[in-house]
Amino acid sequence: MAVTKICCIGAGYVGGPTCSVIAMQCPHIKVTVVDISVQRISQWNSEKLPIYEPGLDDIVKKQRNVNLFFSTNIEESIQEADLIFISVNTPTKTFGVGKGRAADLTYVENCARTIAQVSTSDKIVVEKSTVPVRAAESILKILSANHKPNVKFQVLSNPEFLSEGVAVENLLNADRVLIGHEETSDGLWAFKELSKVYLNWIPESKILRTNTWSSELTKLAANAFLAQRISSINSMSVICEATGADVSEVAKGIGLDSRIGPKFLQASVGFGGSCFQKDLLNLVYICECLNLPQVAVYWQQVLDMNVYQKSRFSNKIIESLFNTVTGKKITMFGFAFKKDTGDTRESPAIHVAKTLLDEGAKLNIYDPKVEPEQIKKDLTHPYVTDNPENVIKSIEIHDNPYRASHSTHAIVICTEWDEFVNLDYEEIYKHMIKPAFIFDGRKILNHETLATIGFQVHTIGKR
Ligand SMILES: NC(=O)C1=CN([C@@H]2O[C@H](COP(=O)(O)OP(=O)(O)OC[C@H]3O[C@@H](n4cnc5c(N)ncnc54)[C@H](O)[C@@H]3O)[C@@H](O)[C@H]2O)C=CC1
Ligand SMILES: O=C(O)[C@H]1O[C@H](OP(=O)(O)OP(=O)(O)OC[C@H]2O[C@@H](n3ccc(=O)[nH]c3=O)[C@H](O)[C@@H]2O)[C@H](O)[C@@H](O)[C@@H]1O
Repeated sequence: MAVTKICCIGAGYVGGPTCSVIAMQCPHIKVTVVDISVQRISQWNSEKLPIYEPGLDDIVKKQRNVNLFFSTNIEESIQEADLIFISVNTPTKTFGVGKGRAADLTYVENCARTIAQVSTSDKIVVEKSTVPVRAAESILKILSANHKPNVKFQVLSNPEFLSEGVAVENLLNADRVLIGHEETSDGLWAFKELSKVYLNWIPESKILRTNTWSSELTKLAANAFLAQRISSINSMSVICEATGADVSEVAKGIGLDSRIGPKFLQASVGFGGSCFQKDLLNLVYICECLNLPQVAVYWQQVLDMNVYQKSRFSNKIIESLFNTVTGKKITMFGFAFKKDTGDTRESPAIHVAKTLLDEGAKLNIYDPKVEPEQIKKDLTHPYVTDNPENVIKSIEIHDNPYRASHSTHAIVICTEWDEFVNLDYEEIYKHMIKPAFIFDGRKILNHETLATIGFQVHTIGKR
């Protein structure tokens, strides 16, 4: 069998870009991305895609309705596919055993049940969602217990390592493609079939074959190591502020050691995004379930440091503004969790906004890609406030950074968008209330120039 039809369940930040790139690189394969969300599928079929990702619009426009399809007809798409990616969300559980820590596998399990119920031919089922170690075993058990006669399944683990904002680039030039399989001849066969898809553009040397459990754990480990680097450099930023050292200089100094390397050493307001926190919580929970408390505590500390960093930054804003922000107008530049995405999941900006709103501040928010409705939704969420009407009265969402900063006391940089670097800060300064403050949570601006203009500048990891 050669794979000619792929179904991807879950048209989100992973399913959409991944399948668009597969469709572009494999013109001989029909790729159908399905979702239970009618709205999301209709957005994928419209001019304005549901997610912003540089380079993605062009690929979708080129492949859509050629060999790339977005559909809500889940059953039909599963039935006709040889290979099925499960790319649904695996959020942190909000109820029951493991609440607040374990991964919620309801959506993955629902996919497995649907696949078992509707499949009338053999399928390779590929776990692309990030899952706890041994999740593939549960998927296989569900498939095996519910399938139609004479239908066989192979389950592979093929975690995704793309970063938002550079997803297309990451997918085209992946550092590695990891595929874990059952250690049987059928497992090896399934691995080869999936490899053949990737070999259309990924060199063979970059395809890494492991057993299923190593593959699942590698995904959690990779995110844990990346998050750990950020928490490590952020912990150094605290020492820098207390001593007069400069964290950028320290990061450069350690990053030049080829054993350490320069990436992921950017001290910041804290890491955000839908995965680092969720995957670390999941890892900590797995360690606890395996009765490995020392290991659990070790990884929990990466998360604790991130909470500390977000709080430190928010508190610094309040302290610097003479210990009160009540009634003061503060501009937030950036609301997304990083540049080049409109995604706000676990964005540190939400933490900063919540702290300032709790203290009675008024916020003018500008982000080039986040939809105003999303900002309102995030800031009126029950985790953020028990008084949503008051929040709506306290925020203004702007589509222009100059208007957003007009007549405000301070600017807080929460996202490292390139456009914030090149704004006319002299012009901005003229129209702000004095003393005018800038809190650079991303260390992207030229602080000396800003100070010369007259700004009171505060940043991370430097006095
Ligand atoms: N966002 C990212 O950059 C990365 C995410 N991941 C992992 O990939 C997985 C997906 O993440 P995202 O794409 O960000 O999630 P997402 O929330 O953007 O998309 C998931 C989609 O699955 C759909 N869905 C849920 N249950 C379904 C079902 N039974 N049938 C059909 N559709 C269903 C949802 O409606 C949603 O549109 C997660 O496990 C995540 O940890 C891995 C690498 C990168
Ligand atoms: O599993 C996932 O979801 C993905 O999680 C991260 O990707 P992503 O969250 O999209 O973005 P990152 O570039 O990792 O940034 C995460 C957060 O860390 C922050 N960050 C990053 C790097 C740095 O040096 N300092 C820093 O504060 C970013 O601003 C952002 O808030 C990983 O980088 C991907 O490999 C992984 O596939």
